[in-house]
Amino acid sequence: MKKVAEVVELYRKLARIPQPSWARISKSLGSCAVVNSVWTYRDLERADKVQFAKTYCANKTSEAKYEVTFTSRPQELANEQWNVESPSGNLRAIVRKITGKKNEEKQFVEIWNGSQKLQNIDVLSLEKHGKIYDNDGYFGSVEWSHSEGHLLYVAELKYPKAISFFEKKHADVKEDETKKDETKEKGVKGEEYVMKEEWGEGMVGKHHPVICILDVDTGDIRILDNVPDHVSPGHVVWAPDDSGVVFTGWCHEPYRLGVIYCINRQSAVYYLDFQKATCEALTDPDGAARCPVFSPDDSSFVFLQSNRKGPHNHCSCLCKYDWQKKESTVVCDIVGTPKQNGFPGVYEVTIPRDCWSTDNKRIVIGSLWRSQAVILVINTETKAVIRLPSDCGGDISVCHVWNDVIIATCSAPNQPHYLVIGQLPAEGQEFNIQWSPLDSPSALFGDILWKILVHRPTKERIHPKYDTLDYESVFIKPSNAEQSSRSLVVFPHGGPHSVFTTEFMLYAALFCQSGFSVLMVNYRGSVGFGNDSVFSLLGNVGDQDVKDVQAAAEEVISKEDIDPNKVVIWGGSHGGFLTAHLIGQYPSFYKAAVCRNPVINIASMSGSTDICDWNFTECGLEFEYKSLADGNSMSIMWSKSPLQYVDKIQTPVMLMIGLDDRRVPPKQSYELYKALKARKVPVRYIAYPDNGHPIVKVDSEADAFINIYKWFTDYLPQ
Ligand SMILES: CSCC[C@H](NC(C)=O)C(=O)N[C@@H](C)C(=O)N[C@@H](CO)C(=O)O
Repeated sequence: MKKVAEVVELYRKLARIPQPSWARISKSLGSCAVVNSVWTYRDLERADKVQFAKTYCANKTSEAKYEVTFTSRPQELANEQWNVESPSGNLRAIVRKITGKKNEEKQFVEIWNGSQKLQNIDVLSLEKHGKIYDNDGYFGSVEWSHSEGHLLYVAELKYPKAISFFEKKHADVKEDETKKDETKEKGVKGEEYVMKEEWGEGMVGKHHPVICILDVDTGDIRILDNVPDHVSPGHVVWAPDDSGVVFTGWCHEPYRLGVIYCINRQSAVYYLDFQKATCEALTDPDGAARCPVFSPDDSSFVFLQSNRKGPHNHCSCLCKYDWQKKESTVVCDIVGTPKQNGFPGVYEVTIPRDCWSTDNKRIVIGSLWRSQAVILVINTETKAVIRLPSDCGGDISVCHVWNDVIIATCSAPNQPHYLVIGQLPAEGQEFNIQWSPLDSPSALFGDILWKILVHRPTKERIHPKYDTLDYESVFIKPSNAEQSSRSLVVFPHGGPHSVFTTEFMLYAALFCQSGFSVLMVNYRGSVGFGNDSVFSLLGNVGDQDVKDVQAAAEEVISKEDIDPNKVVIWGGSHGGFLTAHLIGQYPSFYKAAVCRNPVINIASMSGSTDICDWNFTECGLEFEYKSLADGNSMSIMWSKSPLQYVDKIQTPVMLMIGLDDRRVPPKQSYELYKALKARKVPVRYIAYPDNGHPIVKVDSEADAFINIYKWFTDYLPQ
């Protein structure tokens, strides 16, 4: 087993490995494909995620292969929130976040041509709107008009100035007048402390987004005011001929439920017509449609449609809306249980802005195929679905598609991320795509082996309704026995409707290089295996998922070179819920446990999480906005919660929380902490400031890993 000091140095080394966060083909046509990319790495010394830009020129050497003829040196990026190229490639819009002289946050909208800055607008000083939203995958949008004369973006609504009832300066403003427009300019009395609901975890400061349009020549900004009052707009794009805007509108009445990781929120695709000054829903206003992306010829757009209510994540329907006919068709329907390793359906929160082929027929999108992130080419006319091959056998995710050229990110559990370029083959030949790496990827970790394990529930664990379901794990281990400590980290994911894929993950690689094998379990209920798997878990959390993880762990211990006395477990969120269950239901099996932002008591959480619907749905209960966690509901929620087993727990537990977590309140962990302290079970509670649900602040994430490693090795037999 490596000493802690050695693992600290290993962490320092692996944390520097950069990951591409963005890559797009420049639309400035030329002899070669110019690819702009932004990479992010963890800078431990600066305790910050640092971004740098890299540009590649790639020449086609054959029908399908590319040769990189130029790579720029990494150029550190500062404060860019958005960087969007215009349709012609001649202009670029940048939204830059700057700290002002009085330490206030300023945002500049910059318009650049190929050689200079044409506009530099200090937008917040204009007091037209609040902060411009970042690229949060839901509301944030920055889009050039087809004419390149306007830029649309999403920002927070500008509220009237709140004034105190006791402020003398505006004593003349009467309470009943404060609602009138002319008075609003002066301010509104008594509003200083009124709560503004936000969109939950990861959406701090995001209460009521508005659509803004900048005239890039004059610098004038107008706010579109005919978006329905009950709707928060996002995924905003220009309508054909710049006749208006099309967007996803999330319903925020009667109150907001957290939206991140949740595709079951009431939402529809809307069209705001400038000429008619109307805003109409193009999809069912009571549904869960999102993310319109127009074809190059603007004849139609694709969008995703999910189940409103129900599980927070699941298989989505891919649909197409014909702009002329004003009608939608289903391109890829929801898949219940795929045929033997067949197409499991579409699993994606958003569709990339540029995803269409030049023939206006096919789209190239990311999705999940059991335990792997994949790229699908979907023909929106024939409905044919082709899975593209990965370049390294692990994950592949689409970054950008333009002019039938695809930029993608590849990685595997032993291969850090790298970019590839490929030419989309003709219809029906897509599987023959050839990928060309854009740069030499960080070295393959030859000392890490990985494989996907398939698990079949034993007879007594077969689901009564979904009786054909299997599930998987991603298993990684040190390649040579000398390096292996024969110890195993069991690692269930959160959600529960999420998934571990075969991508490169820092913590997993670190555990493996420190001598552990790691078992990442995609228990029934994970996404990527068909909707029946997701629905099989509803009402069975704390039982089916727990038994699936335990069975996978016992199977691996029996088949691999693992010492059964050297098994530890850790997980976050629902993964922390499972960790707490497993040490309670199998009290002598795990030598140490770590729970990160864990759900410990579903009943007590129902009143404080930003997604109270989750507590009802996962426990098999119906949820309506007016639902109350009454005695009966609380009793059912308690019966699924790990805290009920606390008297059985012997395993030392370390709890890690993000103090700003809005998803799983930190008090969840404190309930378990007190219960274990009172029962003299070794317990340690670590609280990270300035972290939300995912503990990803660079210094916190680093501290967390070393603490986890130390916690495990302190309790493992040497
Ligand atoms: C009421 S919180 C329920 C658990 C939570 N579910 C959702 C829909 O947020 C959950 O498990 N979330 C995971 C997606 C999650 O946050 N997992 C990560 C954090 O990034 C982790 O800590 O493993």
